Amino acid sequence: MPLPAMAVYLPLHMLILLPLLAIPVLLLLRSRSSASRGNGGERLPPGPWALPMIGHLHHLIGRGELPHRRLRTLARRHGPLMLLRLGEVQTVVASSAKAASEILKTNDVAFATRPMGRLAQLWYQDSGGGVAYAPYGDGWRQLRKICTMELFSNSRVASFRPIRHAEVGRRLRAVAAEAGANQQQQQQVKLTRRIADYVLDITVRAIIGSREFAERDAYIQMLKEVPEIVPGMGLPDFFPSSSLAMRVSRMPALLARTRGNMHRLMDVIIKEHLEFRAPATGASGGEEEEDLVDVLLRLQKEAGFQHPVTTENIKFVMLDMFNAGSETSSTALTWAMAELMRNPRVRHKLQEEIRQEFADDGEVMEEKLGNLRYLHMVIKETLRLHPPAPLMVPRQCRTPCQVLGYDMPVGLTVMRSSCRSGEQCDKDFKGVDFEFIPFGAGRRVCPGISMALANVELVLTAMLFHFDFELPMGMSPEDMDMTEKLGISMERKAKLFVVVVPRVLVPPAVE
Ligand code: HEM
Repeated sequence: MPLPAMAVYLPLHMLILLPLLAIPVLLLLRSRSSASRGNGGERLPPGPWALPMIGHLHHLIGRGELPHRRLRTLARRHGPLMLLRLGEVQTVVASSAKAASEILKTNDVAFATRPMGRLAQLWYQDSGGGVAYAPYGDGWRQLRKICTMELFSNSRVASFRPIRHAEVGRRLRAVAAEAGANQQQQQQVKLTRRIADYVLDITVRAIIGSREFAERDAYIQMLKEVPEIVPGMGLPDFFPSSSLAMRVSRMPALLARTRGNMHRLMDVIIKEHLEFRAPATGASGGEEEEDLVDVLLRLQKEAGFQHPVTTENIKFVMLDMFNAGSETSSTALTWAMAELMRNPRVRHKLQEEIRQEFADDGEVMEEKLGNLRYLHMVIKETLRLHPPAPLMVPRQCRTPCQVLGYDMPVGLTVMRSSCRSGEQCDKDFKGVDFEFIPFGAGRRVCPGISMALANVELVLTAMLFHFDFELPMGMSPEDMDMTEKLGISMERKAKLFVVVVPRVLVPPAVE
């Protein structure tokens, strides 16, 4: 039907409504064109179409894809540097090696800080925080130095070897008992649960030691709750200027409650540590290996720091170590086991390597793990396929600079996607080669890489040495559900259940 004829028959109220309907379209076009020019005339990266108010948030939800996958799909269309407005927050997403290298190497200092949203401010208040979310500056630099020189140094990681061996032994015996008890019925072992418990226990023992204390269970419960409320992705973070966002979100109240509980429990732990180590008490605390709280308290007493290490700093560093190190490591381990179950050929090849190496020892010795070339390839490939922190931890632009020829204004939030598609890669994965950076890179690269690898390698190797694994009856590798779950780290959605067949006797516990 010709258009003019239709116009004649438009009802009167439609004529009134048309200009109103045009407003969102005009706003939409306006926000689309402004994506390539900043308010100060800067040349900003391109991005998809935006809606008034929410900006690009609608691009990240729905459509059956998790946000990091969705961002990758969008980046294929809009380029390796893409500008998004998440509510009020201008965000650039970098998704090529060149973009990552320009951000994390060429302009490392400019991007060395983290965005501090409304919820993060509420969580940290004026404490100066820990390491992971602290703003770039002398305070962060000092705590970071303590992390690299003291908390996660190779010798410190090695000092936790007895804890790892003890906890791995405990898990092996539990799995053997479960498998032995159920061999007739081919009962399945809940591997996801066992892995998460193992990582939790070694992390807690490394941080606060192995001594029993009255509120240990409450402390562990609090640690499990904190990742749920770690600031960054709540409504008030997307709309920092909106008091309504603060009022309707349940996060501020939850955060305040958890913060109070966290301080109370941390105070108990610190007090117990001080009493245990105090020479005046006559306790023989000095003979026991230092845990990470001991190290922090010792450093707090030592003179020579430009900034005093406050008790608040110690509490938030303790939390950082748990938040940054626990779920990421158990996620990596679960994906490694899931991939091995899906690829029996790789699993058998890895078991052959492991069983040859430890045939004479009868058990896995951590000091010999460096000889296992194929094991390291499997772990690397797992991190490539399933990076536990697919969008890393965001950075923020501190000083104006350029990336891929685009202007980066101060305050811009930067997310880097660590997902790289393509063939198996033989690149470095510790922040040198920007093709593949599951631990980030530059000044704020993960300081816990050695700790993470030690935690993951030992238990994986020991399980594959002592046991054979099969999928539950009737399930083939192709049936395995490899769906990811949205969370702080990118966990596997389905729980991993396997049938365990003991092969090499697990040594008994040493008292
Ligand atoms: C597979 C395990 C792990 C993965 C994939 C991982 C990944 C990451 C990533 C992507 C970052 C952000 C880096 C950046 O901004 O460039 C990070 C930061 C950090 N990680 Fe890890 N991490 C893991 C394990 C650990 C462990 C075991 C610890 C310590 C117990 C740890 C402590 C930290 C800390 C403290 C930061 C903040 C550093 C800073 O802002 O200066 N991580 N990690």
